[in-house]
Amino acid sequence: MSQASLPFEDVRIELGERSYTVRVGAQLLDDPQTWQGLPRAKSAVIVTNTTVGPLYAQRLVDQLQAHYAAVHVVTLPDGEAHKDWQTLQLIFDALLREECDRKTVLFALGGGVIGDMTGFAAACYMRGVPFVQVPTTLLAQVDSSVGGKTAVNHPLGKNMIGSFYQPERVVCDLSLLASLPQREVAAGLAEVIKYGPIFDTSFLSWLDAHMEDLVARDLAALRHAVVRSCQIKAEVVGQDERESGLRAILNFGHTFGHAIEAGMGYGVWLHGEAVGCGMVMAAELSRALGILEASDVNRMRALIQRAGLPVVGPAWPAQDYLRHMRVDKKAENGAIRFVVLEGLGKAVMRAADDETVSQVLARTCAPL
Ligand SMILES: NC(=O)c1ccc[n+]([C@@H]2O[C@H](COP(=O)([O-])OP(=O)(O)OC[C@H]3O[C@@H](n4cnc5c(N)ncnc54)[C@H](O)[C@@H]3O)[C@@H](O)[C@H]2O)c1
Ligand SMILES: O=C(O)C(=O)C[C@@H](O)[C@H](O)[C@H](O)COP(=O)(O)O
Ligand SMILES: [Zn+2]
Repeated sequence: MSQASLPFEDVRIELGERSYTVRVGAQLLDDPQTWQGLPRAKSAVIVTNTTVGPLYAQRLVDQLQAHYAAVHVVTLPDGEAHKDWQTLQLIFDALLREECDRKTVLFALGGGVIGDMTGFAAACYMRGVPFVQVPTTLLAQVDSSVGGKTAVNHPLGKNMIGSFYQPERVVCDLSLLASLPQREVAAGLAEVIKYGPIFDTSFLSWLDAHMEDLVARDLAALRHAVVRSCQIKAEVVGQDERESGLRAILNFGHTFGHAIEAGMGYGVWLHGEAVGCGMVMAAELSRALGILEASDVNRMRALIQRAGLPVVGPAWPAQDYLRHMRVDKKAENGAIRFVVLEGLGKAVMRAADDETVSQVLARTCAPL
């Protein structure tokens, strides 16, 4: 399908007065219609990084100049290793230097790292200014730009300092994914795959049938994957915005995955790679707990592999994994709580003893 003939679709995130729309389509960035009805203000600030800025920032500036008297661009260093306090401070430095007020609108132009940090800066600056998500990675379009989790990392744990803060709108321009390295496409597919086993077995079957189309970035397939992912996330977040219960299912694969990211050093494994491998581990744990069939674990492992993701974890002693996982945000009274599968399509929370987890790690990690 040509880009011009691909109509956009809107997904609504229903959160009362914090509701907003996710628009998914091709060639949205240069379309003035995309930017109608933005919050009014004297100035806008685009937060981006050294990779995405040179590719797309001027095109966004050109659109926003029709709406704001001043449009500034803040360019951060690229990479998960920079998702920290020091880099966050660069955003505040620029906002104050440009005399931004509490109506100034921030635009996050980049992947999940830029989105999470811009959202957190927006939540904090003058105790809250509006922000818009313009996600430029597949991962950010299907997951991180939606739902209002914002954060920076701590050396001892992923996303440990942050807030819940919803954007004004999300603009997912599929055309921007053309410049994404293939490794980043695979990373995004990890979060797409996640929605099948936790929520929607029909979507899982669709992914089984269309994985090669997604890897090849077929636009119609990508649009369906982004729209369905955002619909599922909208359904979950709409019921449990601040993760008091249901929302934890979106963390499937993340307890193991975050341990890999922090343990390897942020950026060595991409977030999506760690989640892909973490989902294999969580599926194996589900089997060890007697609530998932071996054939379902194998089906998931095969799909994750077809996306181009790793399915074997780093060769660490189980104690190293357990140490990282004890600081997981879902832990309660020192006990790690895992998202596991009670059959495909239904995710539940379960504690597991260290011995069972160690056996699962022995089966799913490279030999020591
Ligand atoms: N808030 C949430 O709900 C949520 C959900 C999932 C992930 N996350 C977070 O998102 C982060 C991962 O996001 P990510 O995978 O987008 O990584 P990322 O933001 O680091 O982007 C990946 C790489 O692609 C580059 N890039 C981005 N867009 C590009 C484009 N169009 N063309 C070429 N290069 C491009 C970036 O500069 C970067 O080098 C992690 O920090 C993770 O914790 C948050
Ligand atoms: O939106 C959510 O809720 C998620 O858990 C989505 C995850 O993909 C994402 O990586 C999130 O940032 C992890 O959240 P955390 O609370 O474990 O840091
Ligand atoms: Zn994630």
